Amino acid sequence: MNIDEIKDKRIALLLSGGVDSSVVVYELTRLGLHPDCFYIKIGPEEKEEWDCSSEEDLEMATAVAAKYGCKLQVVDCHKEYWNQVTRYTMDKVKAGFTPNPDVMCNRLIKFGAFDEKAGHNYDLIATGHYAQTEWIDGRKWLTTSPDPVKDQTDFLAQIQQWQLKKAIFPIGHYLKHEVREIAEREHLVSARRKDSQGICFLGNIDYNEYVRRYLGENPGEVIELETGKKIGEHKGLWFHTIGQRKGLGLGGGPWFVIKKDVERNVLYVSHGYDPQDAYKQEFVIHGFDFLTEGISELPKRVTFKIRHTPEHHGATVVTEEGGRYRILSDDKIHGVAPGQFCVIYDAEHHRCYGSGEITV
Ligand SMILES: Nc1ncnc2c1ncn2[C@@H]1O[C@H](COP(=O)(O)OP(=O)(O)OP(=O)(O)O)[C@@H](O)[C@H]1O
Repeated sequence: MNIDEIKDKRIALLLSGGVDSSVVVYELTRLGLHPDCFYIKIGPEEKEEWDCSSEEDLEMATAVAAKYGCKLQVVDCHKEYWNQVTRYTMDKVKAGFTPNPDVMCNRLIKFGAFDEKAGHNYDLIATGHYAQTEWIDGRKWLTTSPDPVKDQTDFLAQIQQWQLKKAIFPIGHYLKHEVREIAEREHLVSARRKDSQGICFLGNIDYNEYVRRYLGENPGEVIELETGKKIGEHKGLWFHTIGQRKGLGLGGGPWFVIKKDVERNVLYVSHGYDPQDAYKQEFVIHGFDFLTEGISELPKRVTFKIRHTPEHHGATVVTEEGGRYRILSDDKIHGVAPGQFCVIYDAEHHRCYGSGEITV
């Protein structure tokens, strides 16, 4: 982000009450800018009351906006969240895939529903994500944070080109501890707040709880892949991911989830050692969305991620028909599952090209 890019622009700032977006308020106002702040409200479930952690978030957001003389408005995206993010997640889950609600939340809510409700009145939308944008040869790119553990470019990799054009990440060049130091130095009320965990907007609900609330349970057999023997029951295929090693509740482990048969509702596991089947060195992705306008090809050598981990894997890309790409990874990857996003970066894992969904 450079100052020429943002001065004289109308800026909407997404303020969650957490430390990162609070420091965004400080960063923008110290540059003499006056963003309007917005708190996005999403309740835990249709009928439930506004929960107390969100109340505290809103109080913090209000205090931080007031400290810097910025307006704060609350935008209700409750319906959109449940209709779009939850529907997407549950549809994928039912089909046996492993979707990522946090990824879709950026596209559908923070830069989506919010834009329709309020963001369209602004030139730019600022958030406290750990990611950067850079202009390279006249095009705006999403680039990684210098903090590999906090980097959130993978969560942003599904946003659309117009959304990237509107996005700015004013703390994206800092390391997490630097952001905390600024917050403490500036006496921000949110300085010592814990990092948010769990699913975006739903706070402490974990993924299994989220799925259980929506889809309930659907018990079926657990079968040992090699012998075809039934060795137990599962409560629903959606509680399991390919490559999973823990939390299977079967005796005599370790067990590894190898595959799911959605039609027969069977979970296949393998026993005792990490089987070669749990690893893949080659897979295909489809539906690749390029983040940067005017870019429609991947380079031959790339790095990629299929999970929110600090490490990137090196790979060679083979372009196939129908907008598909074959990813030939340099090393074997554990737990490659259909429906996951594969996020592609340049060989230096600096520029993010975008993401596609793993086909097989
Ligand atoms: N309820 C919300 N209202 C407005 N903006 C939000 C809200 N939740 C998240 N955001 C925006 O999305 C960014 C990334 O959200 P994430 O859930 O990853 O939080 P985070 O990295 O812990 O950031 P923070 O410390 O600001 O909460 C936040 O920095 C903020 O700009």
